[in-house]
Amino acid sequence: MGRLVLNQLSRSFKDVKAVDGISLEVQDGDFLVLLGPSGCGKTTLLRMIAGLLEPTSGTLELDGADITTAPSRRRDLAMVFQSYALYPHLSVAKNLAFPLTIRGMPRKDIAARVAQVAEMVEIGHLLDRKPKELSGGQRQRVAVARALVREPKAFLMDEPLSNLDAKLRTATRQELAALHRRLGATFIYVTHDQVEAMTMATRIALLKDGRLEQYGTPAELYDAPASVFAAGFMGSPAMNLMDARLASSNGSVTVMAPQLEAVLWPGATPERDVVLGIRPEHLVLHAAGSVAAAPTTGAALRGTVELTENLGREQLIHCRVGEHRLTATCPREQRWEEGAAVVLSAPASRLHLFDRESGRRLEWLEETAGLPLSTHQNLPA
Ligand SMILES: Nc1ncnc2c1ncn2[C@@H]1O[C@H](COP(=O)(O)OP(=O)(O)OP(=O)(O)O)[C@@H](O)[C@H]1O
Repeated sequence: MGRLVLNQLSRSFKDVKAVDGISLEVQDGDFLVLLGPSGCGKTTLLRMIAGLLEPTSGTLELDGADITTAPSRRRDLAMVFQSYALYPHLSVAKNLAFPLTIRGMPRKDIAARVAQVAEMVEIGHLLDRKPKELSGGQRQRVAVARALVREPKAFLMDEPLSNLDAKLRTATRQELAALHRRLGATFIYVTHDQVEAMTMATRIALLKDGRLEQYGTPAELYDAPASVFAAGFMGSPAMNLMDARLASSNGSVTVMAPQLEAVLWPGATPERDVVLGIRPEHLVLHAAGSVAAAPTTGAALRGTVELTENLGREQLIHCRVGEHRLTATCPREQRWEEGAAVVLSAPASRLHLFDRESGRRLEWLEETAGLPLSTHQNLPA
């Protein structure tokens, strides 16, 4: 079991609120990624969970027991350090045996446990090797195995892939995700890399300035970002964001900005300032003049091609639209000359709207089309 409940957990350092009232539940078997930019409080939060740092306020529960002030060694949580934390002069088998030896476990029990764990993590064939004779991914597995021998309720990891090169990172990421599935254990993993979060997490806690910006599955964060910050943080190339105004026009709810017209649905709405978001993969390029300037539904943006970038599999087309620069992804077969006048279109269902003042997502349901848009409720105040 490894069900963890954080309740209004906070930690300050003098006047810096490193973690500010975070509440969330981690279910047994979840792969939780704590994600956010540098300084947002990820490591501070992980260290409080590990028992290496005391919270200023709030509580922490593990499988129903309050562990807020429990010392680290009593928490049944294993911190998995980066690969260099393995003892270089000891074989893999001795590295695994070490935590059990210092606990005074009888030798034959140690041997049995090491063999059992080595089989679970598929490193049985590596037991006689020294860490320097292993690949990065294998070292990572040994580090997890060494934590596993103690039968922890959850594994905690702080940027474990940060010192690996790009290729090894990808391979090790896949290994970790597979290992998590095989073990079915709870993983809590810190990273600022949204690709790691998207590919490995079952749940992502996106942090900003010590607060929880959004908590959900990778698909939820990508498909329905709760704020302008979440929209800009998830996805590469990033979501296009531009200031616009929600208004009613000719019996329809529309979004207006210079060089932009977007029709959402028939009806009327109170006017408000919004931020419009469109992911690059949802923009389709047309030669200006080849499509109607005003769409019946969806968005149309008039602009000029500024730069094209060949990514190998596809290309990025950067366009100037009024004062904004928008990016669209498109197949490489399409030829777009720099300076060409274009219309970028996107269906209404692919448009994200955020309240300009609060930065929060505006939600609507198809069946309430025509009613005023309301602010997304899932975001903590
Ligand atoms: N021991 C400390 N003393 C004072 N301030 C601290 C201490 N530890 C962290 N902080 C501050 O708390 C905030 C959160 O730091 P933390 O290390 O948790 O962020 P992070 O999201 O893990 O960043 P990074 O990705 O750069 O590691 C930062 O403003 C940091 O400067």
